[in-house]
Amino acid sequence: MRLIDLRVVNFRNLKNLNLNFFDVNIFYGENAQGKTNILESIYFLFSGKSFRTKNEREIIRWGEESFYLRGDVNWQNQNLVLESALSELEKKIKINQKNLKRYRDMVFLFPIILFSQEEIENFKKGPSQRRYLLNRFISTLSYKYHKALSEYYKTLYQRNLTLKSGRDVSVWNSTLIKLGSYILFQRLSIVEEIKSKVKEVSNKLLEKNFLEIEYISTVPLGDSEEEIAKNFEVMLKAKEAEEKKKGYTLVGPHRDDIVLRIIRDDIQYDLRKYGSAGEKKLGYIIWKLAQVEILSEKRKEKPILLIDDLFGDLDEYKQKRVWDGIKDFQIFLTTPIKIEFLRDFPHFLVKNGEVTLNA
Ligand SMILES: Nc1ncnc2c1ncn2[C@@H]1O[C@H](COP(=O)(O)OP(=O)(O)OP(=O)(O)O)[C@@H](O)[C@H]1O
Repeated sequence: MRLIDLRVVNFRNLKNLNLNFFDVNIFYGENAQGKTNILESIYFLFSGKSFRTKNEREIIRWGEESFYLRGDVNWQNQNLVLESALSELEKKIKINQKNLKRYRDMVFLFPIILFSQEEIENFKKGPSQRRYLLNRFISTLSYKYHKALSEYYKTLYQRNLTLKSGRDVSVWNSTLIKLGSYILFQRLSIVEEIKSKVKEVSNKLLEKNFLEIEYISTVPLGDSEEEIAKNFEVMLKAKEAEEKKKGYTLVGPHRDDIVLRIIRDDIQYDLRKYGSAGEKKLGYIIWKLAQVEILSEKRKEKPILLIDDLFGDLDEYKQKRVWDGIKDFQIFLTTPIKIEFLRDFPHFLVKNGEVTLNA
């Protein structure tokens, strides 16, 4: 997949931009000039949402009534025109001038991988954010997973309502177990793949294994979906009385977590609790690079990488190693200062929402 050009109108501090892109696109400039806003606009164009806010109206340029994005995209050997517009009243997403109703499905159509400070913060926050990041990644790999997840959450919502009302929930159990065990099994197999890619990437980058990943489940796990389903049923029974008291569902993939551990001298430490700022960034980058590799192997479409101000935090040796792992993708990278070894690639200077090429 390739983004050929982008028109941006009234998106945050970006008033009116027309940009033509290359394989590598570096946006540099002082703080608060609009570099991340450009990545956010590209992310919105491909996913129909922001990675920074759920309140999408805050994206509309202050004092304006709407924003508009348009991009020419090369996708599965055809040219597509993607458009997004948001006003106080409505949101419209179009592909080749046809309205897209289920824009939530865009995550499956257009593979983009975001590396951002916000994601690192989200990873530190809590299990729900970590589950969200894992779910988002698996959804880009599998439409079936994406659908199952949305069905699971609908069932969960109904089951919780029933629990709160004190009525019998058994009517929801078989659907919850069926969808939940599918989700769990998919998560486990992808986490296994991420683990082995993480080992490869760590060894390439640091000549040693740096990161361990563990999926922590409220349902005892098993080697097959059927086994997980059985365990899920047993757990629901065991928690029946407590669930009635609490009024919500206590077991299932919606309560699980994922833990990243760094390995120092053969001992594992929880990255969130004991990692230095540099180790957290490196751990995050390795975790993402593993996903980039899995996504490119599994999908026909090469993902686009959006990298927000993460490069500068690594020493030059690691920057170059990371670069080797990503240089074959179309890249949009922001940095406050020019990175010496990338000086020959196109640079866009971002100043007060205006963008100048090779300034
Ligand atoms: N709806 C909006 N309308 C106009 N300006 C906005 C809006 N939302 C945010 N901004 C402005 O956009 C600017 C931030 O841009 P952005 O986050 O892209 O900065 P940046 O260049 O990535 O900076 P940094 O290097 O600090 O991350 C800020 O000045 C902010 O006030």
